[in-house]
Amino acid sequence: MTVVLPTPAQLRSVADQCGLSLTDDDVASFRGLMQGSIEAYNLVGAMPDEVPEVKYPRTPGYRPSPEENPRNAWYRKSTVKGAASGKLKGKTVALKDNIMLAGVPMMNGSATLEGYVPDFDATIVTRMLDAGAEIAGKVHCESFCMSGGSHTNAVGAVHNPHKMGYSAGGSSSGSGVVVALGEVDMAIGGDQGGSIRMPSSFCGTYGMKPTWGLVPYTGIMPIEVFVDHTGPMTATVADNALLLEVLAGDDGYDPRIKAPKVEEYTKALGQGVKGMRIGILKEGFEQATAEAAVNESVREAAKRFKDLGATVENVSIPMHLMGPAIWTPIGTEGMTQTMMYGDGYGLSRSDLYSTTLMDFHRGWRRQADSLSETTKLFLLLGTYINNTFGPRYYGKALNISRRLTAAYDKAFKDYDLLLLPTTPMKATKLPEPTASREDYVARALEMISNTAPFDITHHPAMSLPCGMVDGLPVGLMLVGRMFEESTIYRAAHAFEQIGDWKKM
Ligand SMILES: NC(=O)c1ccccc1
Repeated sequence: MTVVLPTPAQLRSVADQCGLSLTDDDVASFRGLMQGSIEAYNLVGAMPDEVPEVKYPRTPGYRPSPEENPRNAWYRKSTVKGAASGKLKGKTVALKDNIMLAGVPMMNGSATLEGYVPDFDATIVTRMLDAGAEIAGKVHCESFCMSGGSHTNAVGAVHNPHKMGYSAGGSSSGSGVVVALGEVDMAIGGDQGGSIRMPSSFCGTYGMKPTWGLVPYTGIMPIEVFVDHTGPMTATVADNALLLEVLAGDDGYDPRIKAPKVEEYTKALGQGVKGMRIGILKEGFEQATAEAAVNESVREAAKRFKDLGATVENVSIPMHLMGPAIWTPIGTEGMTQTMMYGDGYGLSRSDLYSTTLMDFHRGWRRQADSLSETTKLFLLLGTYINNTFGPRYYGKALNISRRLTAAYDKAFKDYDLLLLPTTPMKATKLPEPTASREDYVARALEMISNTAPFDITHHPAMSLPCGMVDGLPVGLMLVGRMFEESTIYRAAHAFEQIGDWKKM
């Protein structure tokens, strides 16, 4: 790849794009003035990149057959053995397929990325391997992570672990399935609008979206830096706390939090909830798509926290219902500018860029018709808004997100945790391939209203299973103060000890 001087015709067309009118002399002169910088580009091009070393051997693995993969949860199985000892010794882990595992293909749910092979490991991959974990492979996620339903991956829907034909939730769909089925001990998910917590709700797993910046996002395909989160999805609270302990903390790349407050989360286990104050968030039960049976199951679970010794009261935060609206410009334009037009990264970040991903992902422009209908919708809207208004709504929404954060923080003066349904409904039927675009999009986005607000306020939030309705799990969400994951684990663990949520 060499950079060459633009031809006079190329320079004219660029000038048009910039609104500049150039004479022939101007064109010749600007071309001459570019020569030195073009040489600089080629010097950079010739230098080796600066990316982390791959520490543990692995093979590209294989794509399991439908018989081995009946729910379409797996993309590639490939075993990577970590250190001989450590906190995760004996634990197997699956990675959401937007996380870079060097040498093993990654497609992030999109046909446009098929064939891409990352060349370095995400920070959290190295951390888990250093802690003795064994990585079992990559699990499917939704098309560029842009869906809360599990029907948007280019190679087919992911099915719910409890009921074939039902949604596993998204966008970390495969992660929820393989944990719920016990095929691995742990999985990693990603969350920009709820994508760790929504599949946890639909699959009946424990999914923690940690405080923004607590876990390095380095080496994970971004959507938008302000909402990018990654975190643990597990079958038990203890495993979740243990995994977060390994994942958390500054890595020297991710600049978002200068000094993340890291704790030994496993110390929260067994502490009980006596004296804890829990606020039942009224508006969390008032979403347009709320299912009465889900609300009831979550309210019943709230009573159990009272039985366990916590103070449990109702609290109203009317602005919670504005959260999805405030999320919309940030999610939409972030996705459009950073992930799509920015070749995955955009500019002005100071973390680690994957140039191999940037090069490969650029190709989406040649195959845009193969994007999922949800990805197309976000891309069309984000492009229209940017063409018409520029990023001013993004900026205003980001400013207003601080008012939303303050509204929750006011409640956190009186309560240690907020409690609400993770998703207003339990898993829905997967749309048929012949479903209308309207149904396809509804099944992808109707469940994000309670989760998305905390992606822009950055509070830690965890989904825990609290009961079953019609053979499908119900998810309860606990939200804590910034960096108070330990408080969430304390409560979640106490609740888990009551007994089998499948019988509640
Ligand atoms: N990645 C996400 O959390 C997400 C979920 C739903 C819609 C858009 C994004």
